[in-house]
Amino acid sequence: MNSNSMEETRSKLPLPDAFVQFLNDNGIDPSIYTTNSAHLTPRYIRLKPGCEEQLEAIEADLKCTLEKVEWLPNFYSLPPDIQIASSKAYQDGKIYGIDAASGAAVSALNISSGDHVLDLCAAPGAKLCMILELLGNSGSVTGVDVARHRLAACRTLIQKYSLGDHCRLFVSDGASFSLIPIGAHSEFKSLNNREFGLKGDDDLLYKEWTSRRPWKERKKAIKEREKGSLQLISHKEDPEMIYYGRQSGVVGLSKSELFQTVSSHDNSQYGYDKVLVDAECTHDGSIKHIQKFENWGWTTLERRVLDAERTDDLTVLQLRLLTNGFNLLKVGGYLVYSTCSLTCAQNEDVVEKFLSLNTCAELLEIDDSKCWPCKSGRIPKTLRFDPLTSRTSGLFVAKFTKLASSPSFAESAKLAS
Ligand SMILES: C[S@@+](CC[C@H](N)C(=O)[O-])C[C@H]1O[C@@H](n2cnc3c(N)ncnc32)[C@H](O)[C@@H]1O
Repeated sequence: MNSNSMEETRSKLPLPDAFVQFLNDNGIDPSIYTTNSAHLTPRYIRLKPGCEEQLEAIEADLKCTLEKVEWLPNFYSLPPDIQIASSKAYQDGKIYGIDAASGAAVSALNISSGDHVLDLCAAPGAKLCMILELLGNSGSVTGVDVARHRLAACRTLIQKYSLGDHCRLFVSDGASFSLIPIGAHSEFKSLNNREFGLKGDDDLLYKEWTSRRPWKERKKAIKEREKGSLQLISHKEDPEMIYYGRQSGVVGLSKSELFQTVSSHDNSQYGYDKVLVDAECTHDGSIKHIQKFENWGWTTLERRVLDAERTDDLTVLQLRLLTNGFNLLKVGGYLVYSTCSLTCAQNEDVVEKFLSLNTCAELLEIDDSKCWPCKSGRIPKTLRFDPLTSRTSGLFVAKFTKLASSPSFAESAKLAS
């Protein structure tokens, strides 16, 4: 962009120069942030399957018309200024807010009944809710997030929607998380009994989860958290499980069974069927998120989005999350990598680097995308939801599968570090 058009953009947009420069450097059209285009982006909800007949009552409750999103089942758009949180339909768990592009990323996973799914950056949990809904009364979902308070909000969400039965949530670094999926425990149990014998704490079996923890347990958890906050997350530290549902497979397991890792065994056999890596990013594709900085202050934006060092760290983190997610994937399974950034550095460049280091990773075409309002990314088969044309929030999506004979867990973790 030349200095004249930059001047023009600046006069039309309430954006700080440094942000306009950031967009310019990354080839992103700043006009997506104009009030007008943000205004054109509707809000989206997903309607709980089975509630279709109550559509009229929900419209009356929300005081607006719901427009069916033809390209994505169970999604509806509504005017951006409608608040859904105070509606009865929301409070009764019949609808929840999730952008249609996010819904597309989940649907790219092709969730099938019985799948064991890993969501490596799960909080606050909109995509996790959709995965749980698609699984219904089958399979399992393991949600992981490094931010405890965000994952606690995710726990509240899945409980509110009564979706938590098949789910377990771990506070952990997604770049090093390595617990095996639930379905694999029975095989592991016999393997352990046969080959290694039972561990010391095997007599302590997980009982049904309750939010009312015994005082002794709560005190221990607080102490451990305080200790943890004084030191950086150690890669060897056990993930902290903050929720597990009745059918999640955790009840009846011992701690040593639950904390079996894929790294020490054959990941092709014991990995997850589907993995979502909705990676931490600069969120520049989310117009609504960027507009919040008008209230939060543009200096916060500079610190959170534009700090070059932070952005470099982010791309390293994104590659590590993608690599670890792939290590935990079964041969033949699907992994979806997504970010709500529009920069190439956090998307295509990460994908390219990942593919160059993982010869067993194959980029896949997303079949359903033929009717989605998205464009191809710089790399064929990757997709971009562009807020200007898709009427959704900005999102990058890439889908991979794992071919047989991948390098060992230790080898690829070493390559990514
Ligand atoms: C884009 S948000 C995920 C949104 C979520 N998938 C959803 O649909 O609601 C990225 C998340 O990554 C988490 N995160 C950042 N670094 C992480 C790490 N090293 N391991 C796991 N999660 C991480 C953040 O706390 C944040 O909740």
